[in-house]
Amino acid sequence: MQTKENAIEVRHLYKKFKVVYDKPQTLKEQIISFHRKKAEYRSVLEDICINIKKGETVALIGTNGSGKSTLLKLMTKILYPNAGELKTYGKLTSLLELGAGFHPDFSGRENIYFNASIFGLTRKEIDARIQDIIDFSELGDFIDNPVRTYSSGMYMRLAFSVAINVDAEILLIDEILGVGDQYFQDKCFRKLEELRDGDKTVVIVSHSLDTLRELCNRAIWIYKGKVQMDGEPNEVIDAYLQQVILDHKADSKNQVIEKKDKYVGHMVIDFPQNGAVLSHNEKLKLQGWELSDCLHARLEVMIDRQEITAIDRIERADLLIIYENQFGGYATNPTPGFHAEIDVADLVNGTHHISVKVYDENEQLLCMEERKFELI
Ligand SMILES: Nc1ncnc2c1ncn2[C@@H]1O[C@H](COP(=O)(O)OP(=O)(O)OP(=O)(O)O)[C@@H](O)[C@H]1O
Repeated sequence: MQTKENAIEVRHLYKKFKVVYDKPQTLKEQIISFHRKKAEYRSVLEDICINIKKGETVALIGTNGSGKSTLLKLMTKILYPNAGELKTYGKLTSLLELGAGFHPDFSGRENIYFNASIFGLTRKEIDARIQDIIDFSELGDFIDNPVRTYSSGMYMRLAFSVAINVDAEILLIDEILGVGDQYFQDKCFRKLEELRDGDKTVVIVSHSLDTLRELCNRAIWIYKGKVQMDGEPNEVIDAYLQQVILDHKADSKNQVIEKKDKYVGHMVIDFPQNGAVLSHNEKLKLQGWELSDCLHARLEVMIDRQEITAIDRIERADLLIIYENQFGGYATNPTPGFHAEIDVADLVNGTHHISVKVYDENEQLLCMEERKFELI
């Protein structure tokens, strides 16, 4: 049922794409492909339900391949859903693929007429505003050159200028905020702010999250084909970023489990300091930590040639936070710290060596540190 203020209504929308395999080259591949079941489909959007009200400026966010552009294309009717309904109310224009809709051999000026007339503007109406469009695009004399000679930035400037001048009530924009030079980006941003503050409905797909925080009054996060969150942009973007970190960790971990053969590690002995002096009736306190991207790393502590096995492992939440970027999901060891109180009563007076080494699961040395101490 149409609600009067809705500009876009998406009801139980499903979209899937056929998975295309390379053509079989060899007889073996032909036989395998012959036996393959019917065409396979990949589901991109599942049961999407969204109402976008007139006048809203909405960000669509999500990781690469999450279906944001697909949803915009469905709104534009470049694509059609496999199930569900999508309705738009009002004149709609979209900036999707750069320069789509431009004829490469026509000049910029001819393309303005061509494009604007598609949006229902009469020749007279276009005449009245063509100078505004050209001025906004800043193409100057280039406006009379064929658009095939334009750079991608010039294409974008022309496309944006046309799109904001065809009296559309709904503007769909895909990743335009990152194209073109900074000056033009700022200009687009200010224009979009104007549109937001007017009564236009704008839907923007972008990875420029800070811009979206400033520009939009609503954000919708698409995750694994579904609407994961819909609401105030800062809240939605923060939750999205949190999930990106978690997913990155899980990916990294899988990579380690699956096929990693070269590891990196880091290890620090906090104390004793080099040259520490102690007597026979004292215990030698050893403390430090090690982190690596190897799931089954082994710590080895030696005093001279004697291995010390009574080592306590301790939690170091601070390290997992500090080294998150470096080790991401690899640093799965919840107890990267180590601690021991070592009896030195049986050692002779003089200089002794402590060495701490970390080995990966292939017994390759990942990192090591050494200390000397004096026993008196
Ligand atoms: N015409 C198509 N045929 C087959 N698969 C497609 C088609 N269009 C998109 N896809 C697939 O659908 C998924 C979603 O693509 P889409 O471009 O909508 O993602 P996106 O969220 O916009 O990603 P990005 O942030 O990288 O632009 C991707 O896996 C993509 O490969």
